Amino acid sequence: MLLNIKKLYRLLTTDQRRRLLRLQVLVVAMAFAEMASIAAIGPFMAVVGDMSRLEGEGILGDLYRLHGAEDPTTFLFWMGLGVLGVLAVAVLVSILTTWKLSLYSQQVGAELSTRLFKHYMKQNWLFHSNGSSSELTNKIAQECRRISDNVLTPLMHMNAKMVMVLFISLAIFFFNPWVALIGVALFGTVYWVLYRTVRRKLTNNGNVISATNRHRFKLMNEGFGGIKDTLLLARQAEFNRRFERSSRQLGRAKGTTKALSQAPRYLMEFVAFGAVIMLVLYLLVSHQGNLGVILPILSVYAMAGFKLLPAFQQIYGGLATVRGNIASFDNLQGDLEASHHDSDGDDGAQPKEKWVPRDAICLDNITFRYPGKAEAALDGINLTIPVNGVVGLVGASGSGKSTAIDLLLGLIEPDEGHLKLDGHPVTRSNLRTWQNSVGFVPQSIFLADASIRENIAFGLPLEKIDDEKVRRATQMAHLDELLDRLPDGLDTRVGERGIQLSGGQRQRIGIARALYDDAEVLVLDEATSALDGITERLVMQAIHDFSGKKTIIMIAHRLATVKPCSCIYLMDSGRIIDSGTYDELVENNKTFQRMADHA
Ligand SMILES: Nc1ncnc2c1ncn2[C@@H]1O[C@H](COP(=O)(O)OP(=O)(O)OP(=O)(O)O)[C@@H](O)[C@H]1O
Repeated sequence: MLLNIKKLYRLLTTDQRRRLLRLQVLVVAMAFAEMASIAAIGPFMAVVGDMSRLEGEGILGDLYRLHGAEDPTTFLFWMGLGVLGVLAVAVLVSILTTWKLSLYSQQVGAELSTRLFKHYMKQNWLFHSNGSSSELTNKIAQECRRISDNVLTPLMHMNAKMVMVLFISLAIFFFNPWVALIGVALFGTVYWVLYRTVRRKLTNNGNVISATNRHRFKLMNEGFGGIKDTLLLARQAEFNRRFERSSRQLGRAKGTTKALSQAPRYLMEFVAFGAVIMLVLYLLVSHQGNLGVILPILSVYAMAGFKLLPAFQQIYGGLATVRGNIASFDNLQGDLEASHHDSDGDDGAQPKEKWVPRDAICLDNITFRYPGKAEAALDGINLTIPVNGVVGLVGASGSGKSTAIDLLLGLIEPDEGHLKLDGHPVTRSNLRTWQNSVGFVPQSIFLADASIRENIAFGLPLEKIDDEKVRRATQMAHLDELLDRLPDGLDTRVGERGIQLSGGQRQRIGIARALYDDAEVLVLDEATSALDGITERLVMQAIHDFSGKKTIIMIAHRLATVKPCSCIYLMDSGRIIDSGTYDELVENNKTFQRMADHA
């Protein structure tokens, strides 16, 4: 656990470390204030127990004479007020320190989740296509909160309480070394034994919490994401059962961890009472029952105990909570370390200019393998797309069409060969400018739970949306008719995943989105495969309207869709096996003929 805490510290930014260091000043101030409040009670109780002390030598007597009070009771009254003043200052310093500590841990937690979010947003398409979005959501939402609430917050408070325990114990040590040693040894040992006993259980609970959280997020994602299938296949009971089981395990693990961190308090109160009784008896015997001597000593110990006991409990509780939740850090450590090395600079610093090809877009002898796969998804393909032409990409399922498109879009990098525009290779440094001229319409359009306007200008806040661009995009995508029928027009909200819209309407919103930035090159990945004949014709009409004005590359299963293309490339097992117009391919290529026969 210590190792993990060290690693967590190393992940803090320089500013976070500096803030932590500054907090230590407050922590020490709090320990001093608490110590002063304990020390202040002693002289006061000494005078209460024996007023004649004011007449004698020593600081109290000097103060009494200096004060010039008429009688000892008035002096005692002022002394009481003074003690209260010291206590009030101690309380204020403690409130301030606790507040700052809580604020710090929550802010660091929030910064860690922002850092993770940015890190995942920065990852390439391969990372996202091979991972699970519910896993990422769980890490950012749940695991980061566990780190801030159940690791950082208890650590910060433990840190403060440990310094306080140390200072108060030292003070008592100078007052009476035996009482200090016995007290610290007694409470320290009992808490340590308790902690050692429950340690393994806490670690297990931590792992159970991580696993069940992950599982619950996955089930929510699958259940709601595939709600249509869930309803039709009547799988609700199955989802409910699995969710319930995970929730029950989560509840039990969280509850046990909380109970294990809090329950010993009552046992410790019992031990503390026992210790106080033993102390009273010891003092009575050693001072022959002289209350005047016993009272101030007892009140100092009582006050110290009053401060120390909750501090011990908080250190133990903190330790137990951290132990029960450090698994969340194990879960995030790799990603947090990677995000630590991310540069913050590229936020919003993307080039705005476009690299519009004038002549042709080429995939030049490209080979690509997905990580961990021996077989090449693209095996030395050559493909030329003339500017303002309409090119189709066809082939059996798994032949590499989507991979070729991802490469064209710059979402993945080739292992060999180049993507070239007018003969110039696209590299990491100029990729953004190429992507600025491309619009992509995927097979299934993701619709955010927002207005049609926001969905067309995807990802932009309302104030940054250019209404003129939206209007032009809706016109080109033949969305006007739909918008005229909707009472709120562009402001109509579409549900999550756009369930209130038909497939064709969704597809046209997707096309409008691709056109919002006036893309010169349009890439469509089976954009019409899910549509009925009439809707498909409408969508295709919208697309073919751009013929001669924009470069269009489309993947299609239905050969009718690619019939008007000036060139069709036929793919098989990651290779381009033929190309030509529809008629040429029907005439010359047997595979294409078979595909046309089955179309
Ligand atoms: N993210 C991925 N990780 C690993 N392998 C992948 C990944 N995506 C695709 N593949 C593999 O690469 C090959 C080509 O897949 P691709 O999706 O490009 O084919 P496709 O022609 O578009 O198929 P379909 O028409 O079914 O969409 C397939 O063997 C597939 O299993």
